[in-house]
Amino acid sequence: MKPLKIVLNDVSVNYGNIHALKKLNLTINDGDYIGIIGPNGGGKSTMMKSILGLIKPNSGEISYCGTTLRKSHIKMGYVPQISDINPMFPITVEEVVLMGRMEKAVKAFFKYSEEDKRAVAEVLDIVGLKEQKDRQISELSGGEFQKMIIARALTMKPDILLLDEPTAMVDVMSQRQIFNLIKKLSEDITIVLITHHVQMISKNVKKLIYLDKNIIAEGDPNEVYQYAYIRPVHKQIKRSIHQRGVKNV
Ligand SMILES: Nc1ncnc2c1ncn2[C@@H]1O[C@H](COP(=O)(O)OP(=O)(O)OP(=O)(O)O)[C@@H](O)[C@H]1O
Repeated sequence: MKPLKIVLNDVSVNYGNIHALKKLNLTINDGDYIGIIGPNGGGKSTMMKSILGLIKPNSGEISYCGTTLRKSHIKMGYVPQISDINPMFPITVEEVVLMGRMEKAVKAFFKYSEEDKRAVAEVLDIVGLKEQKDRQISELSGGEFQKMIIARALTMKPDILLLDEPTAMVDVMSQRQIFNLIKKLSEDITIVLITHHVQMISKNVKKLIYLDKNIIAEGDPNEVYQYAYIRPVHKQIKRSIHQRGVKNV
């Protein structure tokens, strides 16, 4: 397979009269580790779902190694914002992660192979849940649950991993662990990560993008962070001081 390259060309997505993405242009290259930040409703999840082929853009196109997603054979792992797994299901960690090995069309009498089980053991080891494989998922902490969902996305050895706010529901300690895990994974897999925890990832990612329907700022994580969050606050402070009549700020 050619080196991974996903190109979004003038991609627009509307939901009725809501414009979620407006003529978005973005290239994801092999080995990238891109952080996506931006305001609520800025189109981050929509962009990710468009890349995954779950949403069809109203206009523009997305190419995968110069062709369509299907023809490119790119394997994409996805960690959705809201998990599709009910934490109260009577099911073990291993069984959830095995689902990542399931073929799209499950045949009658489908059985996981020994190779599937080996692959699951490998990813559980990577995410630090090896010892927890037989536990019921209802017993897991929020952080462990998220690591399990990441493990599920890794079982089919994806070329690219797309994570939509994987730390939204977990405590600060688990957030750190998960971001460290993602950083480690980024040594071998192309990663696109949506998060609101900008400070935690700005040292990890190779590139940061501030998205608000379109790319507002893109590039060096520190500079994008300053541009998106520090500068507007300074401007706001300056404006309010100016309005109060204080000079020389
Ligand atoms: N299925 C849908 N139907 C209608 N409107 C939608 C749908 N999905 C998203 N939207 C709208 O599209 C816009 C972009 O939403 P999206 O979820 O992509 O933003 P986001 O940047 O991921 O937001 P957040 O940071 O809050 O998760 C929002 O105004 C949202 O309300």
